[in-house]
Amino acid sequence: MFNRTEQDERGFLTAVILKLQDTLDRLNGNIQGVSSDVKAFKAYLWEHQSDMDHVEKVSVRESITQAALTGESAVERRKRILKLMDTPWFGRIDFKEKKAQKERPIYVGIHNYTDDVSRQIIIYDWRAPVSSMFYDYELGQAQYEVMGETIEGLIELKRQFRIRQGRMEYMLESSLNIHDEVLQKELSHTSDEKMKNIVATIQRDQNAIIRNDDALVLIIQGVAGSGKTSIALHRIAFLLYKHKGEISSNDIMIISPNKVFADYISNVLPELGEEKIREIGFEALMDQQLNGKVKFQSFFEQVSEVIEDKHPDVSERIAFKATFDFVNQMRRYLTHIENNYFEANDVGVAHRYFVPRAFVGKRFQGYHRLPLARRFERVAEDIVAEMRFRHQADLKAADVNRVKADVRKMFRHTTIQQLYSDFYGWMGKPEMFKKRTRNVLEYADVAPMVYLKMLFEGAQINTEVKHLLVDEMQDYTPIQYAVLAKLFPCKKTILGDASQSVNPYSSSNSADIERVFPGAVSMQLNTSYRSTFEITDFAQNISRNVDLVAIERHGQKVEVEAYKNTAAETEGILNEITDFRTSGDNTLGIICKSQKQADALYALLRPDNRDVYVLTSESVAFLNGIVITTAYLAKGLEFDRVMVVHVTDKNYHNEVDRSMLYVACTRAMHQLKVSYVKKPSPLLDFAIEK
Ligand SMILES: Nc1ncnc2c1ncn2[C@@H]1O[C@H](COP(=O)(O)OP(=O)(O)OP(=O)(O)O)[C@@H](O)[C@H]1O
Repeated sequence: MFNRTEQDERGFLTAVILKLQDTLDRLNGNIQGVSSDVKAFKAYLWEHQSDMDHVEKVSVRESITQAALTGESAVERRKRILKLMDTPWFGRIDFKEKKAQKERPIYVGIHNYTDDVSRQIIIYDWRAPVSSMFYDYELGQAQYEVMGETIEGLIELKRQFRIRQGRMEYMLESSLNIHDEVLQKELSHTSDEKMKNIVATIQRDQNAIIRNDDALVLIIQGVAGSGKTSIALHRIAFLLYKHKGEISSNDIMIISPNKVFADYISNVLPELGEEKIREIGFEALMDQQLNGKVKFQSFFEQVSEVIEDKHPDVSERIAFKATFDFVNQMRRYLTHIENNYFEANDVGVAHRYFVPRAFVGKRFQGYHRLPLARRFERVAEDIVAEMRFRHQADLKAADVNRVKADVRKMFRHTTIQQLYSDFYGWMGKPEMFKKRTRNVLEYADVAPMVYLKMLFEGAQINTEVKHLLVDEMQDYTPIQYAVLAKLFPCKKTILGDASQSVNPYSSSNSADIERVFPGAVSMQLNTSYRSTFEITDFAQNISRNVDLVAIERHGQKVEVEAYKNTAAETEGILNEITDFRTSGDNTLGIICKSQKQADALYALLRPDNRDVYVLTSESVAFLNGIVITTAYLAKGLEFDRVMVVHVTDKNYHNEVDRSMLYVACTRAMHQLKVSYVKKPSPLLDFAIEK
């Protein structure tokens, strides 16, 4: 057997690192050479420009471009080699194909590496077809697919390694529980400023999602901490590998809930050797669609309002616009507009050329496949053609414009805003549309208005984006999905958790989303990896998800602390901060219900604690240390330790609060404390002895 013992493996590691070093030296030489070539070409061009003819110049310029490209690809390869020198591989399987005489060892790492001399593959990229067996099988029968063919065989050996800076920290031989052991070690680490890659411990159900290349729309419903975001990013890395040359990271876009989250996840793809992908928030997207001309409330402001629970009519309006039926209503409204709001009239120019209303009406009907707004132009063109053809009319540009204006006037409403407000009158529910002062739209009206605009004028389809990722899918409504479907006709990965909605009046689950994307494939992730068993169990008591499986990683019991007054609770928070500073943990999240509370706590603590900071809707980065935040902004993030503060009966009592509390508690990886002053929230009843 190849490299039977741990000592053999260590020897092999050293040998491969030397090979990698050779490759690196060679690449450095090449890069240096290319850079000198480019300089020399440029100098030559500069000096001889006046004596050179056009053909010669083109030829030298081409040489420069070619050399630069060679240089770029060498620099790219150098980056990969450097990564491999740190961690060449993390797994090995020995696979004996059915037909083969002998097993072959397959070392799985972050990139492929082929021996420069023998041309033999030494390391297989984790995304290579053969590597999928490392994630899918233990010892025994196994198979993988390559180019539509199934290769069957036996896995005779399986090992996992932790190698850092070229040194092997440990090696584990496969037994049935091996995966768990390595996974446990990975999960018990302290958190990082940025999300990490998880290539070494991807689980089987996660692997199936990563490698699913067939679904046009893939919906991932996953419980809190099940790795949805990580898996979606690994899936992108997989697709970039599989479709190299057809799709690049520039073609991929993620709709992310906020800038902090975007920053938090921004390292995963570069860690996997891919470029960052483009990111945009839903609001910015809507603003583009409305050409920056319509003011609207942000999602953050909407959530804050719902949390404060001051205007019950607001939640009613939000809920009304969050159903699938609402999308259908709007489509019906468009048919109504089409049938009733266009009143064909006779058109005449210079009292001489007339086209009767019957002609106009017929042409209008004839273009029923076009969006309404585009029909006006076409009908006007037909009228002009009719006048020229039938009456040999000599029409000037001004006449043509008059005809266009006349046709436009046959349509009753002039602006999308008018049509949108009329929609509510048509439904017999004018109270469902209310503007804020200074003409600001409620957030719940933005996507419907954009959707109406798209139906009316036609959508500006984005053909540049070849794959769209939507994270926190539960926070988008059917009409928002209908907008996304029109804007991005590309493949999509949509992920989230119906239990983690920050606005239950407008949340969607995978079934709702499937209705917007018929034919979508839904996959589930039910194991929660982030938190200790104790934390997950606590959170389950707040909001139970029967599908959830908690990972067996144990930690401290969750503490629920009662305080007599606010000063005492603040004292408790300060003690926790002091303890955290010497604990070796990297992140402590202090989670409040509202931004107001978070700001107030920050104002109280910050003067004497310069290492405390607060997240706001304007924050753009996630930093290690002590962070005061809200459940809404902490969504998608994680902390080594979490304190959920002010969990009183006043603060947390309804279903919205339940969701918030659940999100807050599930941010904790290793330690969770919950505190309140005087009367606890009834949502904590299960944890408080009476
Ligand atoms: N297979 C795995 N191996 C190691 N760590 C994992 C694995 N799957 C998930 N994790 C870890 O679990 C944590 C949660 O992952 P992630 O944030 O992707 O989950 P999520 O489902 O998007 O969470 P949430 O919805 O609660 O925000 C991360 O620390 C991630 O590294």
